[in-house]
Amino acid sequence: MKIGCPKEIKPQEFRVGITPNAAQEAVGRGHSVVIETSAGVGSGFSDEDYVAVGASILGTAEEVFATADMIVKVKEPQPVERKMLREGQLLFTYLHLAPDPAQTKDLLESGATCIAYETVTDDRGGLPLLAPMSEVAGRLAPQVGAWTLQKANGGRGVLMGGVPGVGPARVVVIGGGVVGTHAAKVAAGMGADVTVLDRSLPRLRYLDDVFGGLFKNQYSSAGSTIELVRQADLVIGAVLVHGAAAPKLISRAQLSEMKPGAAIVDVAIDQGGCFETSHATTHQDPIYDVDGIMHYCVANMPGAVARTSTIALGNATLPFMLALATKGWKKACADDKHLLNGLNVHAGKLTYAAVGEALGLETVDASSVL
Ligand SMILES: NC(=O)C1=CN([C@@H]2O[C@H](COP(=O)(O)OP(=O)(O)OC[C@H]3O[C@@H](n4cnc5c(N)ncnc54)[C@H](O)[C@@H]3O)[C@@H](O)[C@H]2O)C=CC1
Ligand SMILES: CC(=O)C(=O)O
Ligand SMILES: [Mg+2]
Repeated sequence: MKIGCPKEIKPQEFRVGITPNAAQEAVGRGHSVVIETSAGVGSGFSDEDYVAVGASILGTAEEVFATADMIVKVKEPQPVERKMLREGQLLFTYLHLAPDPAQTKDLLESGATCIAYETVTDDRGGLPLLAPMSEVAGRLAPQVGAWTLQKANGGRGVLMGGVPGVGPARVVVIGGGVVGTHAAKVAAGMGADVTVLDRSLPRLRYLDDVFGGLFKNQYSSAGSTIELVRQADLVIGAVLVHGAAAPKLISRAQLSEMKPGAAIVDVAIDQGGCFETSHATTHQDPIYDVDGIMHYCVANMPGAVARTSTIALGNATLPFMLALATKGWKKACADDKHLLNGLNVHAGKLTYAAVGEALGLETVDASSVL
């Protein structure tokens, strides 16, 4: 199969969908790999690194899209990229369709087959292609939250770990999955007073068993959430209902109950965010103020540490990319129900129920298009 990887064009997105190591594995199995020139530079990979393992370099994204049977990316295709997709082409990348009607419409109209990293599953109920970026975003969240809390950024001027004689910042993490656990570990490591909320009792038991001494946990109800959020210096939004729009857990009216200058890092923004007042921002202009509460809502946080993120993502996507290239998407999905769970769009049909529910669109069962 011809596998193509264009350069990412989302603002300040320095990741790349295929690493030289992944390209080498694909070439070694008889596939051809085309990379847009300088696609890897932001992650520290030169064109020569790709050529050295047998990939070819093309000058423009147009050429990559025109040549490839499968496009492998990182971020959801931007409008100009969506125009380049064609019927029968395979797209393998993050999509986050539930909060994005415009992208969903374009992908349906393209006639392409689109597999979303974030809904591919594993045997343990996890999301193996979201997990590496959730680990990164989770570990980044306290770092950007600490920065947002600084006075010059509009924050309340509280240091995460405090100092001798002055207490630490209070950090509340809503959602104790991959993002939430990594965020809590780092925030606790910075010396903050951390509480994680989740509505899954098995997850709370796990957090208690493993991290009991490091941070607290509490069952997430409307009442417990607002009670903790009122006292917080920093709130990290980390909930997920697989593939669906994020539930709104804090309303605009409830913001006024927070401490002036408190900070929100809404990592769940790529699924629409879990605060009513969240809207997506970019690395260029990451924060904004609503009623004196500073919001950080960057939807591609891992792009800030592109080298770490590209390698971590490439490690996770490689076996799936190879299966798709070697078997073709139909057989690869028929052989692996977890990869089939990644199928969101095929030939003008929406194949992921939670996206259809969020957008009020008709869906068909993914297995019916195999
Ligand atoms: N902004 C960014 O750059 C990035 C965003 N993300 C996003 O972060 C979000 C979280 O991802 P993961 O941690 O991997 O998901 P996960 O599935 O590992 O964890 C989500 C947790 O939220 C909990 N939850 C669901 N509804 C809840 C509620 N009402 N109250 C409290 N907890 C609730 C679940 O029980 C689960 O433990 C996703 O939307 C993901 O797409 C991930 C990576 C990067
Ligand atoms: C998961 C995601 O949206 C990202 O890594 O940008
Ligand atoms: Mg994102």
